Amino acid sequence: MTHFDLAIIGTGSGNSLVTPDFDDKRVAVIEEGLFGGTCLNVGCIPTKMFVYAAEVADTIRGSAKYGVDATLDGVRWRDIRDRVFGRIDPIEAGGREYRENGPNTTAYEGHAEFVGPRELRVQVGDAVETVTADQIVIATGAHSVVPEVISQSGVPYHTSDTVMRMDELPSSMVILGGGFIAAEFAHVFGALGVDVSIVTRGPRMLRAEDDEISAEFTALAAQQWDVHLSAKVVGAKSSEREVALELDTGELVAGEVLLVATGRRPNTERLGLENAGVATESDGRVRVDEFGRTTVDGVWSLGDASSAYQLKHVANHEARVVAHNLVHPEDLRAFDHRFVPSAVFTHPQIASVGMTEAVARESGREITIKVQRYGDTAYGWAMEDTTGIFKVIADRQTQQLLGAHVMGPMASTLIQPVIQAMSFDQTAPDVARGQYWIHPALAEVVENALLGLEFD
Ligand SMILES: Cc1cc2nc3c(=O)[nH]c(=O)nc-3n(C[C@H](O)[C@H](O)[C@H](O)COP(=O)(O)OP(=O)(O)OC[C@H]3O[C@@H](n4cnc5c(N)ncnc54)[C@H](O)[C@@H]3O)c2cc1C
Ligand SMILES: NC(=O)c1ccc[n+]([C@@H]2O[C@H](COP(=O)([O-])OP(=O)(O)OC[C@H]3O[C@@H](n4cnc5c(N)ncnc54)[C@H](O)[C@@H]3O)[C@@H](O)[C@H]2O)c1
Repeated sequence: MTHFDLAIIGTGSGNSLVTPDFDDKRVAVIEEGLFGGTCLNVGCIPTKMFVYAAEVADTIRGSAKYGVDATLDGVRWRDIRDRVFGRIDPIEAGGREYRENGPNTTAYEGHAEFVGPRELRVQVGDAVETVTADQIVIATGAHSVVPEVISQSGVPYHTSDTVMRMDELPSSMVILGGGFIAAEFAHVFGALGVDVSIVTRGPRMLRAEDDEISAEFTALAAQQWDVHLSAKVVGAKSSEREVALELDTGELVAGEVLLVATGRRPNTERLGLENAGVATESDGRVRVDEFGRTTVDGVWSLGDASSAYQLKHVANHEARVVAHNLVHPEDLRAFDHRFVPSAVFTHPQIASVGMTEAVARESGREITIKVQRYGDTAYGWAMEDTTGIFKVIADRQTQQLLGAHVMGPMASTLIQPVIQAMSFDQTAPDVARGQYWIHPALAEVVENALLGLEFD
């Protein structure tokens, strides 16, 4: 048995908890998979590197409308893939090495489970190590959920963990799901020349977005990919050449490969939480208070394991808060989940923050809404954009911004002034007229959206 000041389970955002405050203390870092976690290895970073390549391909295909003729000669999948992982894999290896040989860290490369409130059993190869610690942080992330109709059918399938490492680009792909991961990979593989079919159970794609964005995006998705909405998969079968999903309508949707993107569940099932008395929510998340404390003294949790938001910027924020709280028990900081933004790096790009129109209406406030089309601004003309929209919602009386929902080029960047205004409590007219907006930059879309709001 080895005792530590701090034991961290999971090296995604958990890895950043080893702050200088622990320089003269002993820290156990436990990881059963890749060092750096989901975002670095199989999440945000590789996906966005693929998205960038996809956008280059799309730009070439769409160049003729500007009078620039170009043809896409081909895509070299292995080179695209190896550019991505040639950068990422050495970072993973460096992170692992740093924790193995760090001055104050001991790396345990195996699966951790609680056997008592602050006691862990770690399976490292054939050996079992016992780790005790004054404080333990559960930063175990989440994993892909695969519906039984697929897992029990015996058909081969990918999840986001494996699909980016394929050796060959398939000619066609069926994606099960209509959320973040489905929309991003449909964009990547579609732009690289794969025939993409989407099968999702909801009546629209990206249903968590504002209704208007979700509806407009779904319409554009149907122009790019073969989209099956409100679909119930009742079976799956495969041959040497393809995988086919059987829908309850009798329809078969087939592709050379199947990608399952039907949500992610917190990694709390094989953690022995019951042995420690750590409570969970009904959806499997570790229950935490606003300071990141679980129901057991000295045990903390953050990120996808416990958060309502499965987003890296949230996991990082929660890690910063917990890092402070671990060493300042008398001065605890709280998570700030007031205005959590998100973006879907699909085509067109989507970004959102704050209340949707439906939620704002339900809140009983008197609201004002402006939907600014990119195409009605100078930069939108330059881009020949016909579909981009920037929707802002504000309180008619207080002039406070309540939300923004964007679909179009650079949505994830354009939305930032609204996130900033909401975070610092600036009113819409102040943001619109209290600063210069560079002319004729794309940011004029935001300026015009704010100016279009009507106040009493
Ligand atoms: C394809 C994809 C794309 C994404 N894109 C974005 C994006 O663009 N922007 C964004 O904000 N978010 C994105 N996300 C979400 C983001 O990756 C996660 O929210 C974030 O990585 C969560 O960080 P975490 O530290 O909570 O968990 P993780 O990074 O998942 O780290 C948890 C670690 O714990 C380890 N572990 C789990 N259980 C145990 C155990 N019992 N013992 C030992 N080790 C254990 C795991 O191996 C893992 O390495 C994406 C996710 C996916 C899947
Ligand atoms: N850009 C980003 O920030 C980013 C990118 C990827 C993932 N993520 C995070 O990862 C999370 C998980 O992503 P995701 O796309 O797997 O989940 P999701 O919750 O976004 O979408 C799941 C989709 O699968 C559908 N679905 C679920 N079960 C189904 C079934 N049996 N048959 C057909 N369809 C089914 C749902 O209707 C939904 O459309 C996201 O919610 C997000 O928080 C973030």
